[in-house]
Amino acid sequence: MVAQKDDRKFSVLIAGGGSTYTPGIVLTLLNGLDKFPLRKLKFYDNDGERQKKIADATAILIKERAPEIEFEATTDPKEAFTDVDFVMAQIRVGKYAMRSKDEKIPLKHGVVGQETTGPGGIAYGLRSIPGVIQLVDYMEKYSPNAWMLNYSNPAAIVAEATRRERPNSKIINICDMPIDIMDRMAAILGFKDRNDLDFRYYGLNHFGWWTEVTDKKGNDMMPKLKEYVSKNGYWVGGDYDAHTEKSWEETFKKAADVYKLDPTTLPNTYLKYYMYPSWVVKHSNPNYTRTDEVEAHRQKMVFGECKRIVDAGTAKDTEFKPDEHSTYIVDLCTAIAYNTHQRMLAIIPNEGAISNIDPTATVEVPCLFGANGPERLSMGKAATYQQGMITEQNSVEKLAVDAWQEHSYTKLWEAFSLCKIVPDAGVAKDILDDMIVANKDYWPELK
Ligand SMILES: NC(=O)c1ccc[n+]([C@@H]2O[C@H](COP(=O)([O-])OP(=O)(O)OC[C@H]3O[C@@H](n4cnc5c(N)ncnc54)[C@H](O)[C@@H]3O)[C@@H](O)[C@H]2O)c1
Ligand SMILES: O=P(O)(O)OC[C@H]1O[C@H](O[C@H]2[C@H](O)[C@@H](O)[C@@H](O)O[C@@H]2CO)[C@H](O)[C@@H](O)[C@@H]1O
Ligand SMILES: [Mn+2]
Repeated sequence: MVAQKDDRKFSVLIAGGGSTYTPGIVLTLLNGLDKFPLRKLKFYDNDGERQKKIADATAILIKERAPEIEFEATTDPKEAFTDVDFVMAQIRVGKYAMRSKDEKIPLKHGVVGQETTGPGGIAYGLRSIPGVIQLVDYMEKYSPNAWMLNYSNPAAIVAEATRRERPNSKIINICDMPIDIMDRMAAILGFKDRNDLDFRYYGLNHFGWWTEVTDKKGNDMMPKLKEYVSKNGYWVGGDYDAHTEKSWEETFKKAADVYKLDPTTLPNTYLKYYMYPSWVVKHSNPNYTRTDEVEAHRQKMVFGECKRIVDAGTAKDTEFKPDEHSTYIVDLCTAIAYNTHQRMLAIIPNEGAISNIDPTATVEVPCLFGANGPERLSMGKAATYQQGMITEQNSVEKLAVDAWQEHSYTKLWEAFSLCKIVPDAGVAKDILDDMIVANKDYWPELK
């Protein structure tokens, strides 16, 4: 939908300018200027050297494709956050070096090692909370009318922390996993993309279920999707998956087994970690995890391509493409800027959206987005299975935030041990003690 235009142009700040996702987002922004016009684009990162490599290539891209946009990259918060309408936050506190530990430490103890799931996700959460809160504070100090779209992970824990610590802030926490899956659903059904379908979905971030998928005439698409997913998961194959990495292929295919646990709904791929943890551990190499793959592929490609652009002095033939997933970020900015009330998922305080779940839980549900932010839609009752799963996992996320706020060893041990993928409190304690050492430069000192 092309929004009703006026003569405004917007100033966007990408916080975490050195992220591997930055070039894809820049190209999505440049592609969407007719919907969401820009006057200024800024990068902010606390690692100036990493950011500069992406910024130097971006400066060339912008000069060639939209020279009217003012571009700057900085490590100075005041310069970065002044005169900004939207902040896109994508920081990784501790960078890949710490992600690697989040994955490898649990695996050493025979437990799933994953960026946003289980002990690894909790460890990352305790690093991310102060980093994202600092960004919110900079935004409120220097551009109090701006909105922050945060996708720094683990989004569930970050959203719970910002709900408590900055309840009135204009921060919207979002995730691209459902976006990817909804595009796959559209491809499976023979539609162009997710915008050809309507969805009902509920759960927590990286922990949710679709209860309805319909076409634009209201026809039920669930039977056809269920038949496909029960055999293939969300794997589409062919050209669609020509560039999908092996570990993601495994994840999309495993959704077939996850689906079987509740054939009345369709699952988020991340549920595989909770329902098949032993299978995941058996299929993991504790010495070569997802971080190693990302460093060898995505990071190498992104920084290599930036260097190539800078050396050539042109980006005319660049391999960088608009990142289809990040179109939802631009759609969200457009919906807020032009008050379109577009329906999109967000990670938001429950407040009744799932009627039999704690109103203070931070859930992921469809919302209508307009000038005043998100308005959550009611998803009704969670079924017994989902209610149990959500309640347990939400308690894990709440305990993690309690632990950070209270500097409490016991609360963090409880969070680790309550987590469905950790077998017992003894293993939870062993992992926690290793994590405390690994995170000594990031976590508060626990009492
Ligand atoms: N929500 C989602 O669905 C979704 C999707 C993709 C990526 N992500 C998240 O986006 C983030 C970036 O991912 P990536 O793989 O590109 O990581 P990356 O390490 O390449 O980039 C992160 C950048 O953040 C910077 N940074 C770290 N701490 C900072 C701080 N306190 N202040 C300012 N900058 C800081 C780093 O220097 C780095 O340049 C991660 O949090 C990742 O989990 C989320
Ligand atoms: O292991 P990574 O760094 O590649 O990805 C971790 C992120 O995974 C999800 O986003 C995925 C997406 O959904 C997937 O299909 C892939 O192709 O692209 C995205 C980014 O890699 C998840 O939603 C994020 O929260 C994770 O950070
Ligand atoms: Mn996500």
